[in-house]
Amino acid sequence: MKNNILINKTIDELLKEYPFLEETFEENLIDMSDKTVSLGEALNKINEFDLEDRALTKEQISTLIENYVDQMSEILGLKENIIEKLTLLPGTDKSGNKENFEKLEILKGEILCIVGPTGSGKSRLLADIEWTAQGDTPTKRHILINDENVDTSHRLSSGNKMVAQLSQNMNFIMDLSVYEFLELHAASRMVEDKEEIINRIIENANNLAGEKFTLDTPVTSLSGGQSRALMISDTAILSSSPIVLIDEIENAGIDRKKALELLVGEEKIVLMATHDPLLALMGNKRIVINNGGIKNVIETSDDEKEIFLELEEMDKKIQDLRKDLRYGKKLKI
Ligand SMILES: Nc1ncnc2c1ncn2[C@@H]1O[C@H](COP(=O)(O)OP(=O)(O)OP(=O)(O)O)[C@@H](O)[C@H]1O
Repeated sequence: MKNNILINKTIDELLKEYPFLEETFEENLIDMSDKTVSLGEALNKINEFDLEDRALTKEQISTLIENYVDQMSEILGLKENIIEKLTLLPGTDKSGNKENFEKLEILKGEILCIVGPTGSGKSRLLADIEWTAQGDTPTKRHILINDENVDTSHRLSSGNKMVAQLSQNMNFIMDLSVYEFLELHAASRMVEDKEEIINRIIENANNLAGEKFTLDTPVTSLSGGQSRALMISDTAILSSSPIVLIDEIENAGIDRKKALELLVGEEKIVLMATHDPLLALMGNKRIVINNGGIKNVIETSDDEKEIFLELEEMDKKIQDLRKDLRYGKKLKI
C-alpha cells in the first residue's frame, strides 16, 4: 500500500474517520474483533487459505481499501482533511546550483514565511507549491503530500483544489451582493448550514476590516481592505483547500495578525511571502530565498518571539494613529 498513513492507523481510528469502511472490511477478510490493531497488522493476520479461496492477495485488498477511501473522500468532500504534511525537496537556483536544504516538511496548522529580495523567487516558490511541482518547473523542485508523490490529475480540475491562493489584487467583476457571492460559494461547496456559515464569514471579515459592511453591500463597492478581509474569511471558513498561499498581506486597513490567526485556526498549512517583520515572526519558520534558491530555513527563536511582542505594541500604536488620522482627529502619542 503506498498510503502509509492508512496502513498505520488502527481499525478503530479508520472506522471513526471513514465509517463506510465497515462493510469493506467485512467483505475483504479484515478481522474487526480487535480494533486496536493497525490495518497493516490486520492484513497480515488474514489466513492464507481464505485468501486462496477468494483468489485475492493482501496487496490487492490494501489497494482496494485505499482506492475506496480515496473515491469516497472525494465524493464526500473529505479529501482536504487528509493532508497532514507538505514536503519540499530541493531543486536548483537561477545559476543551476542545488538548493541549500535536504528536505523541508510543513505540518497542518503551521505558518511558514518566505522572505527574500525583490525578484529572488518568492512567488516562484508559491507557484511551485500551487502546481505541486514534480521537477517540471524552472526550479526543478518536487512537492510531496503526506510523503507521497502527487497524483497530478487534480491540476486542471476546478473542484476540490488542494491549494487556495490569496493574491494581491482582489478585483470583483460580478454584480452581486456580499450575500449572493457567499451563497454561490456555499452552494458550490454543498455546505449544510448555509446561513450559519455565511454569517460566520461576514462576522469574521468585519472583525478584520476597519469599516464594517453588510450582507447587502455590492461586492463591487467594497474597499480594498474590505474585499481582502472578505476573501480571507471566506478562504478560512468555506474553502476546502488545506493549503493557503499568500503573496503578502499588505497593510490595506486589515488586521493582519487576526487574519493569520483565522486562517491557521482552521487547521490549514499557510505559506506567506512577506517583508513585514510582524507577520514574518508569526511564522514557525521562515524560508530565505536568494537568486531563485532556498538559502536557509530559520526557526523563529525565543528572542525573536520577544521582539514580536514589542512589534505588536508598536503596530497597535501605528494602527491607532492611522485610525485617528482617518477620522480627522489630531494625532498624539
Ligand atoms: N530557481 C529558479 N530557476 C529559474 N528561474 C527562477 C528561479 N526562481 C525564480 N525564477 C524566476 O525569477 C523571476 C523572479 O521570481 P519571482 O517573481 O518569484 O520573485 P519574487 O521574489 O516574488 O519578487 P517580488 O518580491 O518582486 O514579487 C521569475 O521569472 C521566476 O520564474
